[in-house]
Amino acid sequence: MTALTLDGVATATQVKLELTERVRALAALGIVPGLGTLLVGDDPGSRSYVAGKHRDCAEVGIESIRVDLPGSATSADVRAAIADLNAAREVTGYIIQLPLPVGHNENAMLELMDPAKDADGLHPTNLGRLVLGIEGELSSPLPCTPAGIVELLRRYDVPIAGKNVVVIGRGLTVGRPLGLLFTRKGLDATVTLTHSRTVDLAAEVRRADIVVAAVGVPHLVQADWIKPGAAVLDVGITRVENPETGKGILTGDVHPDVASVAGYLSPNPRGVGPMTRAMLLANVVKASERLLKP
Ligand SMILES: Nc1nc2c(c(=O)[nH]1)N[C@@H](CN(C=O)c1ccc(C(=O)N[C@@H](CCC(=O)O)C(=O)O)cc1)CN2
Repeated sequence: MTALTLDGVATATQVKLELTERVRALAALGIVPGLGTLLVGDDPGSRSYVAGKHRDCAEVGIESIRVDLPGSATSADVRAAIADLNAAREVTGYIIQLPLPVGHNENAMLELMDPAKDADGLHPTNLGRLVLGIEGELSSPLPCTPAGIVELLRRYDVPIAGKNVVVIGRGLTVGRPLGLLFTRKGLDATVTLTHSRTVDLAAEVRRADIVVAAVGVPHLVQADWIKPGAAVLDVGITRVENPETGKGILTGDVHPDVASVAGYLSPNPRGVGPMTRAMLLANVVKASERLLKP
């Protein structure tokens, strides 16, 4: 058996087509969504993710506004940039690219954002609304990677309700909010959120119908950990140097042999990453559509 590929590129392309229509409908009403990005420092990965976000916006017709601060920026500089983004009329939603360079308090910065402009769903108010289970088509934004994972599973008709989900990793952008999302009414999964102090990770994963690996440990998840037919989502990504060529290869958290046991497998790259990007656009569009609600 070979797992069915959960193709993030094809699915994200479809989502972006649907969003393009919604952006056109907003434009006809005189509403132009605008995504702001705040990047601090010159980490090459973060630079490339931010550049991708601006390309995605152009593709669906969303305006985008870029604020880049040097690595030498002080926390006062970052706070001032956040205040400007909160005030900017053309910015209908924005993100702070994470991680911030060492020395900045990420939680404190996220808390300074206007929650109505939080395009990442990471402001405490929006995470709190996720905890409270406040729902509805135009409800507050969901963190992009968790939303992308659920959307990918939905579009491939992978059953979620009543299933055992094991999430590996409890980080702010993926594991922690994903556990909350999967246990929401309507999704109704049973979630085990594992982390570095989990005693027997392999045993936890063996019970899972859906496995999400988001730790950045190359090939951590082995084929003999996987229940036959399970859905496996590979989120963590690490650049590993090929000793022969000296070139970096992007390597996921899931061993390639898992494909021979799983029922569904998201590749990495080209799986969850493109869905993360598409969900950011969806959050921006939804925020503008919310303005039309009485
Ligand atoms: N403010 C945020 N910061 C970060 C988030 C986030 O959702 N909000 N998530 C990640 C980075 N990220 C978006 O910001 C992101 C990561 C990966 C991809 C992606 O499409 N990856 C490609 C491969 C990319 C490559 O070639 O290096 C793939 O999976 O195919 C998109 C977005 C941390 N920070």
